Amino acid sequence: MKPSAHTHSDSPPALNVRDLGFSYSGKPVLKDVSFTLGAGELVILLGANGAGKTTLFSLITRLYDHRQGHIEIGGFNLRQHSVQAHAQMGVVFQQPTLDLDLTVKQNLVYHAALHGMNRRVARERAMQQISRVGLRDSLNERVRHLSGGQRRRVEIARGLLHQPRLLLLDEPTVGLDIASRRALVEHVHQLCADQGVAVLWATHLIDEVYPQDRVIVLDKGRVRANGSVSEINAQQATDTIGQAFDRLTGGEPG
Ligand SMILES: Nc1ncnc2c1ncn2[C@@H]1O[C@H](COP(=O)(O)OP(=O)(O)OP(=O)(O)O)[C@@H](O)[C@H]1O
Repeated sequence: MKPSAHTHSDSPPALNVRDLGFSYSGKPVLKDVSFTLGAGELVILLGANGAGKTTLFSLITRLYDHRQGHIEIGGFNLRQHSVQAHAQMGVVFQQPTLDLDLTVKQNLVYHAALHGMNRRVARERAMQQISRVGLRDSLNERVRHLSGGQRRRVEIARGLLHQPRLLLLDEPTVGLDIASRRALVEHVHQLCADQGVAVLWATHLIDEVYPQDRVIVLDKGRVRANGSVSEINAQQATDTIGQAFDRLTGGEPG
């Protein structure tokens, strides 16, 4: 099964979400959510606690099934072609999922095996990705001995092993100190530019937004704004994305 567009110059969006709705036991938490992420684009999904970010990620990762709306990853419809769609996607969940008693390398190679890579390819890719996140010297360290920021980098390296077009990051800086947070934000922007992977970064922290970023503001399950920082500021007649966020949502992001 091929994606809907075939040539490199005409590649399908990394992620296409259309009219998505979701309720928990009759309580609606996502309403008519639509947006697109182009190939290699970084988008910040900005919303306060409870806005619906994790629920949206749960639908994209198919932890929950969506009944209303459509999701396409790299041109593959998630409902009809879930295996192909998920092969295009890497995820870093809000809660860390590394095995603390295994080494960095063991964690990566184990994950690669789950994606069907042979050992040689798995080792090569593990080395490549771990070098990119600046942790080559820690390959044989047990994860337990790494800092929080280093563990997050290992998770990002792991999410990229199978060379996805799309990386989902759900509040990846939770629990990190200010310096590690800044380094991670910087790293992911660089990764997007260098590797051409599209990134959807969910956060409630305004200071993780760079002036050149595209931002989707999610509030009470609805998309309130979708555009560059300057476009959103112009629409809201504000000077900063923080002020625009307050205007759009009537409150602090947390
Ligand atoms: N399993 C669940 N059952 C019922 N309601 C839920 C469940 N998970 C989340 N909710 C509710 O759905 C809404 C959206 O929650 P969600 O976790 O998606 O938001 P979020 O933006 O990711 O927030 P946070 O940053 O706190 O994780 C909230 O009102 C939350 O209370």
